[in-house]
Amino acid sequence: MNGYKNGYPCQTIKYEDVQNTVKYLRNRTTIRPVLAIICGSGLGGLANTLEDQEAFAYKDIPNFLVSTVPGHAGRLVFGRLGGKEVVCMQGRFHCYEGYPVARITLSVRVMIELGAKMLIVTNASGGLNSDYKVGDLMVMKDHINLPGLTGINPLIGSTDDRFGPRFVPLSDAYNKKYRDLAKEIAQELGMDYLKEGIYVFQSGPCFETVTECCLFRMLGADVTGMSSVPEVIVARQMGVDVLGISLVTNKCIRTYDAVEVANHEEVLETGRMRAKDMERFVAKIAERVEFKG
Ligand SMILES: O=P(O)(O)O[C@@H]1C[C@H](O)[C@@H](CO)O1
Ligand SMILES: Nc1nc2[nH]cnc2c(=O)[nH]1
Repeated sequence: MNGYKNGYPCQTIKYEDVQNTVKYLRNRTTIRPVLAIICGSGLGGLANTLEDQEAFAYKDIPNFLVSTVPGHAGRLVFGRLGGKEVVCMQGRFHCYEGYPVARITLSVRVMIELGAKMLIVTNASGGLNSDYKVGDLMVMKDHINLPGLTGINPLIGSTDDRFGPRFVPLSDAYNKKYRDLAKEIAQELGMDYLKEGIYVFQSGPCFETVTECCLFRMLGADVTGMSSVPEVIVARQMGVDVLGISLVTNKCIRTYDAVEVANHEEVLETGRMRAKDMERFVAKIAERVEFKG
């Protein structure tokens, strides 16, 4: 599944491996999640708010990777949120940790095979749009997949129809109904700092150069980050609707002589600052979303 086959990188995720992980988890939890949530950098506190929690360390889950980034606890937490049964990744995997892109999305396939009908991805990002402030939240309207444009995509490799089609449309990657619901809820909660915009994914782990930031802005991106897009692609392949929420944790530097520089501590600090608002927001979304069938 992961690693190398005959000297060539083998990115393919086996359906049977996903099923084995699903079986392992189903045998150990009574929760049957309809909603999957991925917590971004510094946003893992949300998982601690679930009722009737049952948690598993990633290191104990067959076929899972381990989290290596501060601010990503590395636990899969089952429980109830807003009256719904949910599963929450308290910490995610990133390409820059050295994992093949298909491998970092195995957990998404597992959560969907466990029954999730919707995926909420959250992430920390750098603000490119000069109207955005640190602490703003942004509903993801679309993304630019820079690594995808150069051949890093979780769907590359041999394909298995049981996961869904090989050729996945992404013009509707971020469900309009969910985006509208998020905006409606934000208004009700008085969150006047909610924006809607475009996320550009770059592999990291370096933060951007000044010129890269200028380029991203020219391309139409409002924020930039190092995650989420591979997860969204896999969810869409499997027919699951997605809501993406990005927290602007820092401003991208777009002048050559600036003294300040981006750093992960600031990212985590902004996450802590907005944690409670994010938790309230996502709980309300969980309460109000409706699923067919
Ligand atoms: O997991 P996310 O995308 O929230 O984490 C962001 C991107 C990097 O992992 C890290 C940089 O500080 O935060
Ligand atoms: N690429 C990128 N990812 C981030 N995650 C949090 N802040 C940033 C940033 O400035 N750039």
